[in-house]
Parts: sequence; C-alpha cells; structure tokens
Amino acid sequence: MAENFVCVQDYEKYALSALPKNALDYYRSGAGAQTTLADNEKAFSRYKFRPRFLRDVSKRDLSTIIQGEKISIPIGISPTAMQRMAHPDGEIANVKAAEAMGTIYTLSTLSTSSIEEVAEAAPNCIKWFQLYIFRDRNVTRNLVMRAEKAGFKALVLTIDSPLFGIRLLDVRNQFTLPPHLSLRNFGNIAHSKFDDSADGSKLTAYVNSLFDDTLNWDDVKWLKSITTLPIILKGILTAEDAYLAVDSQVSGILVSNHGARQLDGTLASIDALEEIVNAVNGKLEVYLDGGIRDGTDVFKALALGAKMVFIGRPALWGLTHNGKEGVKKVLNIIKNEFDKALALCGCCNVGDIKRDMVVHQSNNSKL
Ligand SMILES: Cc1cc2nc3c(=O)[nH]c(=O)nc-3n(C[C@H](O)[C@H](O)[C@H](O)COP(=O)(O)O)c2cc1C
Ligand SMILES: CCCCCCC(=O)C(=O)O
Repeated sequence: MAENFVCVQDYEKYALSALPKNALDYYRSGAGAQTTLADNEKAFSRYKFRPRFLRDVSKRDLSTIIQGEKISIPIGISPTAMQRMAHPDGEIANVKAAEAMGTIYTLSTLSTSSIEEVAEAAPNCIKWFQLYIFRDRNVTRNLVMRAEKAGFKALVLTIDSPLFGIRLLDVRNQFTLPPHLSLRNFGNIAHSKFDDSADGSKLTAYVNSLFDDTLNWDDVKWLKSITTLPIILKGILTAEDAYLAVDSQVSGILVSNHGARQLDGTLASIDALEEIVNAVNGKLEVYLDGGIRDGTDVFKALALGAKMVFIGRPALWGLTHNGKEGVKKVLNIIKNEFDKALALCGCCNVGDIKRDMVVHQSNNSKL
C-alpha cells in the first residue's frame, strides 16, 4: 500500500521485489565492485548540520531559478535510459510527474518514448534533453534539431561515457531490452534495437558500436556551433575539467559520476562538488546528482554550492510502484524532507542556505 510508503527506501524495497531481474539489475547496478555506488549514498552522512535557531521560519519558499526559469523545488529528474522497463508508461509518466511538481525532467537519448511523445505528454514541463555523441554526427545533429523543435530548454551532454563502464550484473544477465520495447528516438532504424547476437551486455555492444570514444573538447565546440540551446556538461568530477568547461562557455555543469555506473573508485559526487563550485567561482550554474535519497541530502548539496540536485534511481523506484503517481510521491517525500531540513537549519528559502550550515565530519574545526 502506497500509504505506508514514507521514504525513498520503501519504494526501492518494493522495486527490488517487483521488477524482473534483467531490468532490476540494470537499474540498480554500478560499475565494478560497486564501492562508489555505496559511497554515493554514504558520503552524505559524513556531512553534519550546523543549524541556526530563533530565526522565524514560519514562511518558507522552496522555489529557485535555473537557467533563467523558475522551478518549484530544487530537485529535478536525471536522465535514465529505458524507463518503460519499470512501468508501461515509462518516460511519459515520469515527465508528467515532473510537470505536476513544477520541476525539470531530463530525457535520455536512449529512451523508450520519443522526444516528440515526451514533449506532447507534458507541454508545460521544463524539459532538458540528454545527449550522447554518436560516431555518425548526423544522428546527434538530428536529435538536437528534434529536441529544439519539440521545445526542450537545454541540452545535457554526458561527457563521462566515451565507452561503457563494466557492470557485472548486466554482463552476467546478458542484459537486453525486452522485445516489446525499442529506443524510440530512432524509429525503425537499426539504432533502435540491440544486437542480440553480441556477447555479454547487449547495451555494451550497442554503445561500443555506435558511440564515439574520440569524444573531446572540440565536440563541445561543435555542439555549441549547431545549437542555440544552453549546454550543460554532465559528469564533471574535477576542477581541471570545470575550468575547461568555463572556457568552453557552456551554461552549466552537472557534477555526477553517472550514478557510479561508469568508473568504480571515483569520489562520491557530493565529495567532488565543492572543488568544482570553487573552480567555476559563480561563472556558471553547478548542479549535482548521485546518491540523493533524502531531503537532508538536498540541503547538504545546496550548502556545498549546488544550485539544484537531480535524482535518477529514486524516480525509477517510484515509477515501478505506480507510474506518474509513484514518481510524484517520491518527489513529494524528498520535497517535504528538504522543507523540514530548511526550517530546522533556520532557513526560509534556498538563498538562506549558507556554506557554514554544513561541515564535513573530518574537518569540523576548519570552517
Ligand atoms: C538505470 C540508469 C540509467 C541511466 N541512463 C543514463 C542515460 O541514459 N544518460 C545519462 O547521462 N545518465 C544516465 N544515468 C545516470 C543518471 O543520469 C544519474 O547520473 C544517476 O542515476 C544519479 O544517481 P542516482 O541514481 O543515485 O540518483 C543512468 C542511471 C541509471 C541508474
Ligand atoms: C556509454 C554509456 C552508455 C550507457 C547508456 C545508458 C546509461 O547511461 C546507463 O545505463 O547508465
């Protein structure tokens, strides 16, 4: 019963019991030994609050401005591929939930609903389109043109995936897309299906055959030259790359380790955040995803300098339970927890959140 679901973990537990193994393992797994997967969540608990009191927190406002657009909560949806494995309505349910909550939805290139279907389902949602760069640049160019035409407001270029991370569960399961589903952005062309004769994960074979592992900063320039949409670089984990992002005049950085699915052993994304925030020094907006499971995590990320956060798996768990309503409920749970954390730290809005309201447990004398 959804009424008994009071936290993200309740939805996760349900998904673990309800999803077929092929889909569940694909959604939940991380790369290699999955140390970063665990750390993405655990790392948040190493940051402690320094709450302020006696500040009248009776009137609160959770809204914020992102890329010039007002959103109701600083919690959006990150791109996750193939959402119809979780629920028959897949991306359509997810984007409608984001629309109902007044926040941003990011559609994956590898979606099981097309750009146009998603745009039509939620015309009032602020939608971003996540891009992978294909060897055949015309494929990517065509996706960009379609996203622009369909009213998407930004392009999220994933830079951490020139090739596919090793996810052992997918290799063992020989992961593939169920036969009734396809990658809907590619119509009937070969790109819409995996090659089932390949060994191991069929997604690995797909990516290796079509994605461009020569991806480099010139491709960012190229992308800028073919679009007027703001470009967000997803996957930056170091100050060095953050400086290059500023130089390349993109509009934002999403600090992310791809939900720990690409390279095991990177920093948890919350631990990488501050170095990047300091490097960009306000020259572009910085966001974070990875391991957000609770509204207190949202507060900590904002205190460390993120303008907003995004969730990947929690939305998939909500979707698995009951489509749009499940995702809405997950967003509402995190929203409510964030609202309480805000008030209990002495803040009325996101602008009140200050760096010194959070301290790393290893560093509590050096604020
Ligand atoms: C099942 C799954 C599929 C994903 N697919 C994509 C994708 O297509 N493009 C992309 O840039 N990131 C993808 N990601 C990474 C997410 O955008 C995001 O970075 C990550 O899920 C955030 O971590 P979280 O799941 O702990 O919230 C995927 C993640 C998962 C779990
Ligand atoms: C090169 C990585 C492509 C992975 C495609 C989907 C995705 O991002 C994920 O499974 O994670």
